[in-house]
Amino acid sequence: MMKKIPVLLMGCGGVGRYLLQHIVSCRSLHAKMGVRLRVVGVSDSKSLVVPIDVLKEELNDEYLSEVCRVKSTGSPLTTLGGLGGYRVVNDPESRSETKALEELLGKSTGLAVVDCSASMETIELLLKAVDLGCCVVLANKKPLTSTMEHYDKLVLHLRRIRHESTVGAGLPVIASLNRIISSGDPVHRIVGSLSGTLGYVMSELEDGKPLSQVVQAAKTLGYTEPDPRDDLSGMDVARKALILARLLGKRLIMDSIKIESLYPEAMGPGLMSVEDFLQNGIVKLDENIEGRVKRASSNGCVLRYVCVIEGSSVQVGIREVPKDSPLGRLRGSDNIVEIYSRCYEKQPLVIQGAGAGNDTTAAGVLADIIDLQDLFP
Ligand SMILES: NC(=O)C1=CN([C@@H]2O[C@H](COP(=O)(O)OP(=O)(O)OC[C@H]3O[C@@H](n4cnc5c(N)ncnc54)[C@H](OP(=O)(O)O)[C@@H]3O)[C@@H](O)[C@H]2O)C=CC1
Ligand SMILES: N[C@@H](CC=O)C(=O)O
Repeated sequence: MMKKIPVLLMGCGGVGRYLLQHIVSCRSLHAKMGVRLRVVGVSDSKSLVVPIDVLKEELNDEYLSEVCRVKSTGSPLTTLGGLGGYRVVNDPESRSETKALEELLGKSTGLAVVDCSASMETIELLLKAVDLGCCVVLANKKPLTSTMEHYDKLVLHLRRIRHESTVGAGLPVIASLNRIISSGDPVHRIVGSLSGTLGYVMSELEDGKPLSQVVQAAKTLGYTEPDPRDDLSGMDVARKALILARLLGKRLIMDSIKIESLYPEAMGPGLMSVEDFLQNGIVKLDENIEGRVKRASSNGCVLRYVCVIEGSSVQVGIREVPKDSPLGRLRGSDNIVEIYSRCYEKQPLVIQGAGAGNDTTAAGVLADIIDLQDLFP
């Protein structure tokens, strides 16, 4: 008997598209595992595509490939039009349509609502999904770093939420931490380099390249957030740190985190467009960071954007670390997380590897969905 997991995907950018491609290319593997993923809806910022009869139909693989093709050209989902058997629902109706889909499937077949957007606007739909008994899988960190009230509601049914890709992309950071927590081993310190973008940027700066050039390259490689200032401000790392801290039971909010930004407030999102920042703003930062890299080098050190969680303190910012240290040896988009607990007191548990990229992130999301299979008929 084949288990069927209906999937509603919110967000069809770099990560979302890779996820759809992985779902299609893993069909035979999943069949051997006795599970089938039925994609019953895909949304972007403006619309939702769904089969006319979601209980019986799904978006077939040919259509999913077409969705990926259209979105990779930068076009909205509306361009697809309503091909035979499918409907495109535009804003604002797409939100009520999403809720109706959650209601219908949440109570019958079950539904995995997968958030691969980078938006705050999905929170309402996710909370509704949780209320209706749906499962939730997140690559998007924003819902988990909203208010404590939102956080508590999202994680109310721990078995029904998965968010491995929110920290370290496909790396098993959340899973490892959950295992330590559930064994009663108290975690007292987490130190890490949690940004693929900033890891890549820092190691490329060491090779003498200018900041403006390497940030653009990180964006092209799919490491950055849609607005790279989300990475350069330290906000993306702060979100990951907050997710880890909350997992440890710390009732913290974003304002409690000390965050160092790589750009001045005058270049912030409210005052400059992304395009203007990348074309004209960031070059003004090249000289200063080059000086910092050289000073660190003269001390036998390199710069790393480091996150430290200890007690009730969470800090993220640039640190000079010895070249010949685990953090100093980190290259490219790799992340490293060191977890210190009673069992891992002197020798921390270390998780290291590719910490960003659409492919590896989508793989983490797919593994999360498959991990929920026991909850589906
Ligand atoms: N790339 C990486 O290495 C990693 C990414 N992540 C997380 O994955 C998420 C996606 O990243 P990425 O794919 O690079 O981002 P993209 O900007 O490429 O894609 C975001 C997608 O979300 C859509 N979207 C925006 N608002 C909404 C909404 N309200 N409802 C539904 N869809 C919406 C966008 O629509 P439209 O196309 O219309 O703009 C777009 O399709 C982010 O939250 C990121 O932090 C996590 C770990 C690693
Ligand atoms: N922009 C993020 C993507 C993963 O969370 C990063 O650079 O680490």
